[in-house]
Amino acid sequence: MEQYNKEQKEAINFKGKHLLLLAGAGTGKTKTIVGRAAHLIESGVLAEKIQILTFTKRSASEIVERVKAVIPEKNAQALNGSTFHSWCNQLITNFPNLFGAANFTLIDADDQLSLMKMACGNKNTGYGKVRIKPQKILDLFSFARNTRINLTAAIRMQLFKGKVDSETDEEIEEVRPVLELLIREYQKLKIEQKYLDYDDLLLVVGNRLNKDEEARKILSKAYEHILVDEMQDTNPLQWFLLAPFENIAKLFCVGDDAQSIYSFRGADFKNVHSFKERVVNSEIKKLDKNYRSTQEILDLSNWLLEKSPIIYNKKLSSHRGAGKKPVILNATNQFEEANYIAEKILKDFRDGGKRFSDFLILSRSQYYTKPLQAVFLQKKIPYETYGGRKFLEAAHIKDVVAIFRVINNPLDQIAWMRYLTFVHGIGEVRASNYLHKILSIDPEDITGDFLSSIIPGPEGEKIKSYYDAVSSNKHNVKQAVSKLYEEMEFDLALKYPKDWIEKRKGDFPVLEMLAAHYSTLGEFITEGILDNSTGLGGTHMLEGSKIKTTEKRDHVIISTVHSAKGLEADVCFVLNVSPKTYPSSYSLGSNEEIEEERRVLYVALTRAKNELIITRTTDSLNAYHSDTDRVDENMDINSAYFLEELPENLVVQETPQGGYRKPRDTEKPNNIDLDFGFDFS
Ligand SMILES: Nc1ncnc2c1ncn2[C@@H]1O[C@H](COP(=O)(O)OP(=O)(O)OP(=O)(O)O)[C@@H](O)[C@H]1O
Repeated sequence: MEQYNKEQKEAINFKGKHLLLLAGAGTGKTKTIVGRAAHLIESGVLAEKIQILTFTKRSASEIVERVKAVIPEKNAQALNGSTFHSWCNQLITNFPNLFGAANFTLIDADDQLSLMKMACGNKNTGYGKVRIKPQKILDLFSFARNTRINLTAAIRMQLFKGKVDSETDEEIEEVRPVLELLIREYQKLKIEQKYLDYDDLLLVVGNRLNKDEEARKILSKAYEHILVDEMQDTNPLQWFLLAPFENIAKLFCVGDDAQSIYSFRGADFKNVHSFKERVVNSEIKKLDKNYRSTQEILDLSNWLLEKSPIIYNKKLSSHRGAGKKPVILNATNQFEEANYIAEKILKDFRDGGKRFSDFLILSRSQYYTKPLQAVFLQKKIPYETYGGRKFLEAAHIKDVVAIFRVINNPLDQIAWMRYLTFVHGIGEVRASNYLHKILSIDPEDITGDFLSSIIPGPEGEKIKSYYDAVSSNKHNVKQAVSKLYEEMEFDLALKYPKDWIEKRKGDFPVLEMLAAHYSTLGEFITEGILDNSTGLGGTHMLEGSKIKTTEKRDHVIISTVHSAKGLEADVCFVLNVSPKTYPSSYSLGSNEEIEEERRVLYVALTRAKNELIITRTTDSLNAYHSDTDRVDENMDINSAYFLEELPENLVVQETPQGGYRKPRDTEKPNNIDLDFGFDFS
């Protein structure tokens, strides 16, 4: 039976229209969302009319599973939890006429880049005049769409660091028309080939709902309650999407301004502060007791936030009371750090009655954790990784998915090129010639036979066999994957000789498992692309509400801080809290960036329930302290290291060998006592 305190109960039973629950880390925001959904269903709201929106599919499915655990299965069966993107994708699929995007293919970041490169290669756009990397143009476009600012403002912020002066104005006026042409060209290519990028998903739905009364009417029948987690990280585009729901449903949002860590995607934590002004008929409630961590962990977290020039008004106090002081581990290098962590985990597992899942390891980047993963493999500590590259973005998976894509959308030129050039012997030029022929006929007439008729020899036979494997199993996606894999296996092994057996081959049973949950090719391609990830170290982890793992393995989680939102664990290691990492040396451009970095660290620290171990390398500390360049006219920014002024009493310092203190020595040096060590007689 779930326990709720008075404030949580008030939120759960909220009778008004819209609510924002603004509360600190570990105060039970997520728990309250679970309680709210369960309460609504118990009071007669149909589960399918409740939409839960979260930042990762993992947390969406966790919330849904928790609701199902307290409500009779049949009543909660249709409860839907998803990310904003995945929700929009479902809406587009479920209402093909309303949104007019049936048969569109969702493209990922790599494909977007290919398309933007094509746009830049087009002579009419005058790309040569600007010399801005295609990826940068995409980032700028996406930033502008997510923050809903105009092109001039986006150029100013992204390319000129927000500078306002006449020289900058002139330069902006020079690049703006070229960027406009390039973005228009990119958009045109997308429309011609029936592609949607990630931002389009939200825009297609948001535009329709904001402009079209009938669309709002239709969706008002489909939804009564929208429950949003991590509201502090929603950006203006997501607000734009939610705005029409103010009138057709009730919004129940939870958030913590001190945990906002997505400004690079256009989120602005100050948004939650204006909730009441923006959302008519809304109220704000607060929760202030932390149920997760012991007071010592909160003291350190509170201290970090108090050092910020931003006033968060958030001093967390622990419902659970006192516990152990956080530890700072000063290691000489990464392997020492990794071995210390592995040994502690093994010891606690052996002697302390802990499970592997009681440990959470947090890092700024997945890359930094490679030595740790190596040590875990060697010592046979099971682990999963969260964050990093997505499953369907791996090259070998994309090779296979390309064939699904062309069958789902024959205008998908990026996928055609990947498919054709996959076959040994077909280069880009030959592939473009074939593509030209393919696109010149009615898409309905494209078949395996047609392909082998235009592509001579064994290459054509291969292309046909791949095509037929999928097209003859269109209605059984799992079977299509296994048949196609049978056909492609040999060539895949040839293409990736280095790590085929050890790494890539093992992904195909997972792909089949994933495919089994989708009834159409289109759904498989888009849903799968949105948010699935794989575990390193030979184990696989698929995030996603569609995947049900019957067997829950006991493993340590190694996560990036950004993917650790909402997670908690008995023992947390926060890696490499060293100078130049917190804040990251890439983020020293402005105080806003530094403050976002502070919140990243704050999120990491507040994941721990009982033990918090912060690691750092002594080399980086020494370098920091001997670096006199740091003290320059921009003192404020360059001298930032979050733990620089950490009060001694908040933590215990350790080295991997034991205590941090120097070994005890005599007060005064003795005279050296040297003798020959043998007898001269
Ligand atoms: N009333 C309560 N009684 C007992 N435990 C509670 C209560 N409320 C919350 N908890 C526990 O506190 C922990 C934190 O809760 P939850 O994850 O919901 O917080 P949160 O506010 O979403 O945290 P964060 O924003 O830091 O991710 C969980 O282990 C939860 O079970």
